[in-house]
Amino acid sequence: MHLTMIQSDTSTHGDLPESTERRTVIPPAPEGTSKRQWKKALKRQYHKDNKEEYAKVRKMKRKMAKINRRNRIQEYVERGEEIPEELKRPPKVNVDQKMSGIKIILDCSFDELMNQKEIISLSNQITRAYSSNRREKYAADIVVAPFDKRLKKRFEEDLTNCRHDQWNNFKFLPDEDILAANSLDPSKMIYLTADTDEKLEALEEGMTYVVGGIVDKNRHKLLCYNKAKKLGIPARRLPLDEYINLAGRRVLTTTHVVQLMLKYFENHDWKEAFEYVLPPRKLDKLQHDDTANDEESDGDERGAENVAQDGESSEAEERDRNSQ
Ligand SMILES: C[S@@+](CC[C@H](N)C(=O)[O-])C[C@H]1O[C@@H](n2cnc3c(N)ncnc32)[C@H](O)[C@@H]1O
Repeated sequence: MHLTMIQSDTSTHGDLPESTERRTVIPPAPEGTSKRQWKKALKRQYHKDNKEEYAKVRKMKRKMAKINRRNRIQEYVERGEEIPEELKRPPKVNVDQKMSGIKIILDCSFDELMNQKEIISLSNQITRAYSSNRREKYAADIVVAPFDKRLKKRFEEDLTNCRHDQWNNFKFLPDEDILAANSLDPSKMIYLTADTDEKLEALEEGMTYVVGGIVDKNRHKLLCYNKAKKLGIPARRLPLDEYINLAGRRVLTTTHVVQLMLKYFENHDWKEAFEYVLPPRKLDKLQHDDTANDEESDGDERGAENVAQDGESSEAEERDRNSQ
């Protein structure tokens, strides 16, 4: 697939530096491919072809953000004022971290129910879950399974910097659906879902909690509930309404659910965990906008590429943290 590029006369096109700004002449779509599909395929190809340029821009942005942050901190120091919380950064690795004693399975068997953008969003969420699992006071053994199809391709082709195969306390299991393989004891498992009235009272050591690894803007209602039922695994919802006033839907993102579980172990306190993890717009008592949906905040298509194992924390991570 080849794209013809024409130098653009504008200088405000996207994120690429001026030297690479181009206007695209779209070649005709092959027979049997809709214009929309063809445009999407070309866009993907364009991103692939310009991967290095994008990486340079991201690196530059991170560098600028770092300089800005340092300058702002310096201003506070010079004025002898307290540095605000949002400028402080928690250490990337928590040396005092303890294991929570729970296992979390991210059930990623829903590849065909997501579009490419949602697969990208899911991969970003997984990298954020990994960051939290390194940083928080308590960590869990996390398994991503089945790790195959487009999710695997995304990590192996686009997110090579992440070195996901070397992540601590994080396993990517190929091919098989470990839940369906019956290799686990269902009496020691709970499938988390917003689609049940039965609430989860507490998290317990020795248990395995399954979280749906899917970004679907809740198109597929009851998906995980039905899967749990089929597998004979008890389904439970998080006790959100029992502890907080929530604006919008009760369906949280996969990352937020993982983060909540990790935070819970600090004081076995759901309220504290919800208030720490959920973004303020979800907690706003006055805002009852039914369109407020966590998933919409996960559209950053490039965030995960910045989660290099020992590199700077990504902008997406920073944004995520700052919005919490
Ligand atoms: C974006 S949701 C997926 C929604 C999907 N339609 C489903 O059927 O679950 C991602 C996952 O986070 C977990 N989750 C989200 N909100 C939850 C809640 N309120 N209580 C328990 N688990 C929740 C579930 O495991 C869910 O599958």
